[in-house]
Formats: sequence, structure tokens, C-alpha cells
Amino acid sequence: MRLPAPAKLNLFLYITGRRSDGYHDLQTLFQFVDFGDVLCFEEAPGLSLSPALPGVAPEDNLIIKAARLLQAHTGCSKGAHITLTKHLPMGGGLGGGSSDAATTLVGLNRLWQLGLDHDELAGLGLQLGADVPVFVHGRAAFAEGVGDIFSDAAPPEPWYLVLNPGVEVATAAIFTDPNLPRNSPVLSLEQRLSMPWQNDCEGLVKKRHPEVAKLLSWLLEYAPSRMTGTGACIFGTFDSREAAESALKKAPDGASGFVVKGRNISPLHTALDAL
Ligand SMILES: C[C@@](CO)(OP(=O)(O)O)[C@H](O)COP(=O)(O)OP(=O)(O)OC[C@H]1O[C@@H](n2ccc(N)nc2=O)[C@H](O)[C@@H]1O
Ligand SMILES: Nc1ncnc2c1ncn2[C@@H]1O[C@H](COP(=O)(O)OP(=O)(O)O)[C@@H](O)[C@H]1O
Repeated sequence: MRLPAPAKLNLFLYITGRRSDGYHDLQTLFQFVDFGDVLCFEEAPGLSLSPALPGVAPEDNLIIKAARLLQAHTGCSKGAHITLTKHLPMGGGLGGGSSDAATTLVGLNRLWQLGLDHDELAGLGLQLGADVPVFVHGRAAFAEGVGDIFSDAAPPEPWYLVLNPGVEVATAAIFTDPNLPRNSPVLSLEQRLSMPWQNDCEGLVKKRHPEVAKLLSWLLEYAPSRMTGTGACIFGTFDSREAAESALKKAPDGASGFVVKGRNISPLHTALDAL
């Protein structure tokens, strides 16, 4: 069984407060794109994953963590071998690790015929990371709480040029920085949609990583552009694939990138429906 683990973009991201457990309350608009990692699942004795990710011990890989969590939650004694084709940069704000975890929960639920519904799987996913539930949910969403309370949303599905400035930003480092703005007002989705979209982490990440600031000013010459999540990746919004590809061809040395289409239904769910 072969399933995609798509990237997400935070089309906007506001931080509305800090909770007593250190996590932050957010208001963010999640949309998926038609590009990401690919996972293959086959039933096998034990749990194994190949290839290993550089710098990530197998037991720390969110794929293995998700599989073990599902086994523990259901008492299932079946095993699997999982093959990962990694396309998404790590620590880029595209949610690759979280998406891999969500695809694992959904994929093994199907492979092992466990019959858990998506709400239960999203609840398990939240134990692995704040971003996992939206990937299980699989629909573009206005998210509140730590990013786990959803209202459906249907933003336009344009073409995006996603650029990677080549620096890895640790999410925890941004959220613990005293200079992070944390007091955006709590507004309704309608109010948020009608205002210019922003990312509250962007100013701080630009200060900490001048590479991000430089690449973003370059991309802004071509299209409305912002950072996704806590960075480091940035995205520009284009009307056509050709326009996005033409900008990619001119990207400065050292920046890698890809052109993708926004998707309000996750490619994971499209693939599941086709199984
Ligand atoms: C902020 C977002 C927006 O999508 O950024 P990206 O990581 O995608 O860039 C995510 O919610 C991140 O989700 P995820 O990457 O799963 O975060 P987690 O592993 O749960 O948390 C990493 C660290 O970020 C902080 N954290 C995360 C989410 C949140 N709402 N408040 C926080 O304060 C916590 O300090 C935590 O230790
Ligand atoms: N399967 C995985 N894919 C990517 N990163 C993983 C995975 N498992 C664990 N990680 C760890 O999670 C960190 C954050 O990864 P990722 O989700 O790609 O970034 P972000 O949350 O910024 O989008 C990585 O730096 C890595 O240490």
C-alpha cells in the first residue's frame, strides 16, 4: 500500500497567547499541496523503516513513533515494514515529519484493519505533535487551540513557488524566544480572511536567519509571499504554473524550491478513497 504524505502551508499564522504548559494558542489557515513524501506499507513481522533519515535515530522517527502508538492504543500485535521516500526538507515549516506520522496512522489503521475513525486517529496524532491532527483530518482548515481545533475552510487553490533558504529552524527555539510576538487578537475566520494575511513568526525568523529575510525580499518582487509555520521555507502565490516556474528558474544560488498547487482536500485522502 503506497500513500502520500503531502506538505502543508500555513497561509496565515497568528499567535494569540501562551498557555501554562508552554504551548501557544494559534489561529492559522492550513492548506495542503500536491507534493510531499511517499510511504509504502507492507505487513511484516515487527516494525521496521527504511531508509533511515540522517540525524534521526529510528526510534525517534515520527513514523516509528506513530506505529508504536497505534499498536499500544489498540493492542494490535501485527507488524509492518515501511519504506519512506523523503522529498520534503526537514525543519522547513512544511510539516513533513507530522505528515509522515499522520500517513502512518491512517495507513496502518487500514493495513491492520483496526477500524479507528479519523477523530480517534487525530487524537492519537496530537500526542506526536501539534501539526499531526490536521494531516489526519485531511481538509484545509482554520485551526485554533494549539492547532488542533478545526473549522473547515475553502481558500483559493493557486500555484505556489515554495523556496527553501537552506537553514533549519527549530520550532521550539522560535516559540521560546522572548521576542516572539504573542498577542494577536482572537478574530473570527471571516475577519481573518478579509484582512491581509501574515505570519507572526516571520519577523523574528528573519532577524535570526538573514538568509530567510534575503530570499523573502527577492520572492516578493515576483508575487505576494510569506513564510510557512516557523520557517524556514517561504512561498509565493501565483496565478499559473508557468509564472511560478519562470520565477523558480531565476531563483538565487543556494535556494532550492518547487512549484506546487494548493489542495483543500489532502492528496492522502484522495489516495485513500482510490484504494
Ligand atoms: C507552529 C507550527 C504551525 O504549523 O509550525 P511548524 O512546525 O509547522 O513550522 C506547528 O503548529 C508546530 O507543530 P509541530 O511541529 O507538530 O510542533 P510540536 O512538535 O508539537 O512542538 C514543537 C515545539 O513548539 C512549541 N509549540 C508548538 C505548537 C504550539 N501551538 N505552540 C508551541 O509552543 C512547543 O515549544 C514545542 O515544544
Ligand atoms: N519522518 C520524519 N520526517 C522529518 N522529520 C522527522 C521525522 N521524524 C522525526 N523528525 C524530526 O522532526 C523535526 C521536524 O521535522 P519537520 O516536520 O520536517 O519540520 P517542520 O515541523 O518544521 O515542518 C526534524 O528536524 C527531525 O529531527
